[in-house]
Amino acid sequence: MSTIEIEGLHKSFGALEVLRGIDLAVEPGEVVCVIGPSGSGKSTLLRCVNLLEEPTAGTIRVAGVEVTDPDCDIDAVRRGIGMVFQQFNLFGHLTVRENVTIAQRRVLKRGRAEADRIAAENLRRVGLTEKAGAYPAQLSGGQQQRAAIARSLAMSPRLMLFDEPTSALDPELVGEVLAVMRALADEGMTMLVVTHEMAFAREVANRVVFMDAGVIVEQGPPAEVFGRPREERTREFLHRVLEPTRVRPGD
Ligand SMILES: Nc1ncnc2c1ncn2[C@@H]1O[C@H](COP(=O)(O)OP(=O)(O)OP(=O)(O)O)[C@@H](O)[C@H]1O
Repeated sequence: MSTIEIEGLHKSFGALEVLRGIDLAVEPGEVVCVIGPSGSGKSTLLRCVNLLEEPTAGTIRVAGVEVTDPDCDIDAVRRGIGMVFQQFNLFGHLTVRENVTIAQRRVLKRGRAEADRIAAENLRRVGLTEKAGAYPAQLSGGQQQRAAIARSLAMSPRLMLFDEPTSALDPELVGEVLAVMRALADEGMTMLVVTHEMAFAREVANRVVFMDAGVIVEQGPPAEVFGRPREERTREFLHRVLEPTRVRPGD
């Protein structure tokens, strides 16, 4: 069973048609990176998976459960999905440890000792053991995002959705968050990642999906999409985003 199965997904905001017939499956343990120009519908696609956006048409199943069915218990489905946003959305008045335990305690009804143990385990995973007692404002952006990832992981998700998790970070902090994501991928976490980090997509993804104007233009293994793109639109996009970063010695 695929972890995510999307068929014929359409999404409009008023007259604006943002997703125009998306078919996509994500298999267990797969890392799928969605790339494409700004405004192409990448975040909207991701947000439809856990119904943060209500699809206009189409079906979405997560681990076999049809989330687009009005009778679906979406809260139960969301408990199995970790979502990491561009903005870290930590509670400023809670310590890092409390941020990581609060949903475990309230939603999963774990006792304090167990929630603390799981928080410690996941803060270690993201390299934040030393910061458990700190408040978000005392952390760098990269550390805040790693805390947000630990908070998601503590809910034992079967699937993680990442919506441009490094876009709000200073460039020198991007690497530490990508390293945590890379480790998760290596551990076999199923991940759907919207990203502008082409090197990450190329090196970590099992499959790269290129979106433009609300459709999937092409998808395939990174070596194919980056190395031998079939579609002109993909070639143009990659040329545009990869070219400026190529700095020649002496420039
Ligand atoms: N809640 C909303 N209401 C109205 N329009 C929206 C809403 N959310 C997104 N849009 C519009 O839908 C289009 C696609 O947005 P989306 O954020 O999915 O694109 P994206 O590919 O993720 O872009 P970026 O890479 O810049 O984040 C944009 O034109 C955006 O303005």
